Amino acid sequence: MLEPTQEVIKEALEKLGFNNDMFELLKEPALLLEVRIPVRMDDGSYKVFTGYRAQHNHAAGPYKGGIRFHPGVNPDNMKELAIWAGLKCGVADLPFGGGMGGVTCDPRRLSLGELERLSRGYVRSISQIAGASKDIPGPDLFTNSQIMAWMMDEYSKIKRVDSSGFISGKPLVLGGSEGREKASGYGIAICVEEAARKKGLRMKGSRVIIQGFGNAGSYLAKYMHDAGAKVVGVSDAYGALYDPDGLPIDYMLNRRDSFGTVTSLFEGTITNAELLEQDCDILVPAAVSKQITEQNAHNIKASIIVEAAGGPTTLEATKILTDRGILLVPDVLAGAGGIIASYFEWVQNRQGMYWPLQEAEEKLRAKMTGAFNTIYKSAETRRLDMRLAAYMEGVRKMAEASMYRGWV
Ligand SMILES: NC(=O)c1ccc[n+]([C@@H]2O[C@H](COP(=O)([O-])OP(=O)(O)OC[C@H]3O[C@@H](n4cnc5c(N)ncnc54)[C@H](O)[C@@H]3O)[C@@H](O)[C@H]2O)c1
Repeated sequence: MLEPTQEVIKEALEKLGFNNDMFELLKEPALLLEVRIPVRMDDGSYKVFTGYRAQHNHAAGPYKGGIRFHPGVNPDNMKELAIWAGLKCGVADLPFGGGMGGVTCDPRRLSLGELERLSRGYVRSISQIAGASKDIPGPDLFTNSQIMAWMMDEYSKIKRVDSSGFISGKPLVLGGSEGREKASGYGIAICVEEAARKKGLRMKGSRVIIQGFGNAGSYLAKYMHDAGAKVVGVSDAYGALYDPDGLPIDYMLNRRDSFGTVTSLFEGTITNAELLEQDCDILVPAAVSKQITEQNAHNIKASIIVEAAGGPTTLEATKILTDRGILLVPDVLAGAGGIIASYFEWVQNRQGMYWPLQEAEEKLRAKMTGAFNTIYKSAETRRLDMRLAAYMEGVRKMAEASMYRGWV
């Protein structure tokens, strides 16, 4: 599962002039902790959950990355997500290394009390390796600000000290940052705008297809709609909708369910595979991995693809798309908004001074556009695709820091 990511890391390190020892150091996380978490269930029985924390490389600063509560959490995806978090930190020039944690569970089947006990149990299990100067977790799939609050409280009890800087994504009254919840989606939207600008496309009237209508996809659909773009295609896990005249986004936003299901509201759906090949200017895969492959890459009509989901395009497809002149903004860049906002929260916790929403958004926009333009320019100058250029930026700092420390 790690192979495609490792392949690009290897190429990026070679292009930067590092030898194979550096690749050996960075190709896997430095640590993968697996823990067993006993939780008392509401009926009095006990259930033991399995949790993880992966830490990639901390040469440039403490680890930073989300906590996911999901049935699909396993050691392999924890490792991959920790590496991606590290790459995002490098891309955005943050003083962090990558981390990722999670518990294999279905939080939709847990009561609030069970969820709280699981959250606190997870923190007790990883508390030795976490902390504001060691490893700073944050929210991810199926975790939210309430879960972050329980975790921060548990950590504070264990350490007997105020620990707001231990975790990000907290409620505002506990040291959260303005704009944190929308930051991931906002970061993707900024990348769409920047990519459109490079291609000479105006947002107004541009035709956009978004695969997935969950948190990421629906936020983006609203943002694009408000910016005057025409959202012509949208999908969920059950099918897809396409209308060249534009879809009724406000209606869909009001009626989608909490899992991002929206196609059940309409008749005449098409498949997800068909949607990806429909006519449009901008395609945003915002659902699951491996959607654009060598099978369909030749048939994509968009001139811009922005990877909102993690790993939606295979490496073979990336090559085909690049050869066809399609601008592909990679996931480690487009998905960096959340980790940047988490960094801002950590900075404010350390300073004890909090920024208003406008300031937080301006700082996020500056970081995202800066990262986008650095990588775009590097790709152009070196004649690389943006994925390789982003990986070069992503590994540069951790590799240099590891070298200065004398690790390899
Ligand atoms: N939530 C965010 O702000 C955010 C930010 C950046 C990146 N992402 C990434 O975007 C992706 C989606 O995240 P989310 O938070 O929106 O998830 P979500 O669970 O809220 O929504 C997922 C959406 O994808 C659809 N979907 C599920 N399986 C599908 C399939 N096989 N084919 C097509 N559609 C399918 C679902 O029906 C739903 O509409 C993930 O890869 C995530 O890591 C999310």
